[in-house]
Amino acid sequence: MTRAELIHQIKEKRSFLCVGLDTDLTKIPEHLLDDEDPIYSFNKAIIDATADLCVAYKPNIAFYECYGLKGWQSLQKTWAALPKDCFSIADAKRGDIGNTSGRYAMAFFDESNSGLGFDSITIAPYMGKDSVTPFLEFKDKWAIVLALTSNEGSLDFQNFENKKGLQLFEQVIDKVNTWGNIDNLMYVVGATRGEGFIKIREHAPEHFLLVPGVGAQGGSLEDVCKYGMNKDCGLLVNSTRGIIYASKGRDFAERAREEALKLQKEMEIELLKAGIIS
Ligand SMILES: O=c1ccn([C@@H]2O[C@H](COP(=O)(O)O)[C@@H](O)[C@H]2O)c(=O)[nH]1
Repeated sequence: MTRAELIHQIKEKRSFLCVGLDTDLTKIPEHLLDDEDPIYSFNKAIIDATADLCVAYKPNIAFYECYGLKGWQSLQKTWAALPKDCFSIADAKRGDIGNTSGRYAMAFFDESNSGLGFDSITIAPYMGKDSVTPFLEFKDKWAIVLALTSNEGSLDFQNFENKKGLQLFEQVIDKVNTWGNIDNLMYVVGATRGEGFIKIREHAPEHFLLVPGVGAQGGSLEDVCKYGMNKDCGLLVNSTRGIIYASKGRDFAERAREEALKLQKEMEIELLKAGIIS
């Protein structure tokens, strides 16, 4: 998906919601466990219930690869079931020497080889340029690079300052910006980082940001928009557990829709406030 198409979807759906698909067999409704592929049954119901309210879906690959071959099959079926107007994110946090990163890119981007054709993949940038650039060689595909993450441990390294007073996440963005552009690079910034978005926008004013941490992790959507929104919106805000596990009963898909709708309504207000939609 191109940047223009993504912005168009945000305006059409009046939403910049990304629904996370971290599907855990211990958390899904029991009545699904007898299905042939419970993970897929759950995901399909969540997708059908939320497709008009969100612009992106983000399966976290750990929740699939932990089940081996069956998990990869559930992931493939899930990817194939994603609506074509939604941006797809493989939250895989890959990155290795160039030769290996090239294979990771094939695995997640090249449908003819792997059966998976995600629009984007999350990347850990620690190994540097040759670990990231193989993901940038695919047309209309995106590398979403970790910058300032939502978790507690993020500040173990990400705020280390260099002699010029620049924190590590700022240096990462400055460097990674030289390898790609606003049409193929995004950054991950946690919703829990509040005013941290001000610094992020100093280094990446136009890039889209993938923002996890709203919902179960307690991040504030209002703060994310206040400090992180740009003229094109520039945000994909993810919520996973807060949506997909709203109920463990037979009403799980309806309850997921209700939670997604609440976020979509808040997002619509933010888009109106910013003059991005009218
Ligand atoms: O900084 C980061 C980067 C990735 N994640 C991932 O996003 C979702 C969040 O799920 P919630 O249930 O909404 O908390 C999950 O897949 C994480 O691995 C993140 O949380 N923070």
